[in-house]
Amino acid sequence: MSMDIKEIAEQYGTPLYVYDFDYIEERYNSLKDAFAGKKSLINYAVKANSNLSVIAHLAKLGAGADCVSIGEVKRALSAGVSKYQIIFSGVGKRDDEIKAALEYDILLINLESEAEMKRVEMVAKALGKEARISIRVNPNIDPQTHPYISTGLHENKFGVEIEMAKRMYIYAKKSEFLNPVGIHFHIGSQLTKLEPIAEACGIVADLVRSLKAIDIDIKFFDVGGGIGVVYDDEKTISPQAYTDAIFQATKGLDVTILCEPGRYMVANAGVFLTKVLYEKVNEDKRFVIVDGAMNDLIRPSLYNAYHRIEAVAKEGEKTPADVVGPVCESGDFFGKNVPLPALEHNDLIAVHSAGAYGFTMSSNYNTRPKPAEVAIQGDKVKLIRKRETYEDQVRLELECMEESAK
Ligand SMILES: Cc1ncc(COP(=O)(O)O)c(C=O)c1O
Ligand SMILES: N[C@@H](CCCC[NH3+])C(=O)O
Repeated sequence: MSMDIKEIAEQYGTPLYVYDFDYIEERYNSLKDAFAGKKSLINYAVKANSNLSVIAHLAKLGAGADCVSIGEVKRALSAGVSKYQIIFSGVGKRDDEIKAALEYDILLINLESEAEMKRVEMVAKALGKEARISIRVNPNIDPQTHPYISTGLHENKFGVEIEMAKRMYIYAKKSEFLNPVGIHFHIGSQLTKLEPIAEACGIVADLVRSLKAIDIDIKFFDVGGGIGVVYDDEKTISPQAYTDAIFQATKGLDVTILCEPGRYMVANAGVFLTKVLYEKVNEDKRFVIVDGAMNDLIRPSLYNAYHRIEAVAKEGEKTPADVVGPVCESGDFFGKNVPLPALEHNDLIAVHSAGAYGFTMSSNYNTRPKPAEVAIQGDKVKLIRKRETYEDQVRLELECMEESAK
């Protein structure tokens, strides 16, 4: 790299997201290699990091896209993902989104309820098209992850039970406007144990076999996303162990395996850079107040998620500090009791593993502009999203205010 992290922070300002594109490429290739010799498609889960340059980088490597809104579908298309490598999931698709997905002719619309199936059929009929669909099965398996990011239990809103899925396939097979070609499950995110995935694969593969027996031929077997990454010192799933479990469960089935990794591709490619504004001590509590905040990276506040935090190029004896932002919430923190050396105004702090669900979950709370995003590739450093301005934030309100004041 031609510039070090401090120079990047100087040039582009803070708070700032920096992504290592070479690392993303390595991650993509490691998973692709683990699928070697099998029909497979890696559909990057765009929600993890939907910057157009990130999607385009993965698309160039051959990745497809897993999308959960028509906005994400549009991002994937503008970033160069082939329409036949795009799938559209989500529990609540609107008619206009279904219509657009059908008009774009993407690979699959993934259904999450019987009511939604009827809606897709109706929209397809109105367009005189046949919708290629898959059905998201909820295998009722505990993925052993954070309850907010667990999705494969019946108590979660996602997918349909096995018996309902069967009924839906039978209905879809008879419909002139539905073509049931895929099956899907996704039991949760940040999965560090293989067993729940292997078990879900087995349950869903059995369903595929029983559908085949009634002449419903599933071509796409989608195992969702969820591969966990190392934030701290967790042991997680290796790509080969992951694909071996999938191959084992789907033995004898002539299917293309789809998977939808998000976090796996980008979490550890990203670092969030923020500068120290002030230090203060209340009673015995040390606070390091930085220029980034929960609106930029909400995972610690929302899930109490751990992100490794370090002071860049700063030595000295370390004492525990809460690293907090300027937002008006006690929940506005990046880390608690983080061992940090003595710090001064403008010292740089790096919050690691911030490439997934960082920028995409950011907001303008407290009228804070969204941070800029930068990519490092080989010896190049490039700006991939400009820092938002105050004008960007009020653009959609200003005219309305002036109009309504008349
Ligand atoms: C349907 C679906 N696919 C893929 C993903 C991506 O998950 P992850 O980032 O854990 O790989 C998610 C998010 O959990 C999801 O809901
Ligand atoms: N946004 C969550 C994960 C949810 C995954 C989307 N289904 C996170 O930051 O960990």
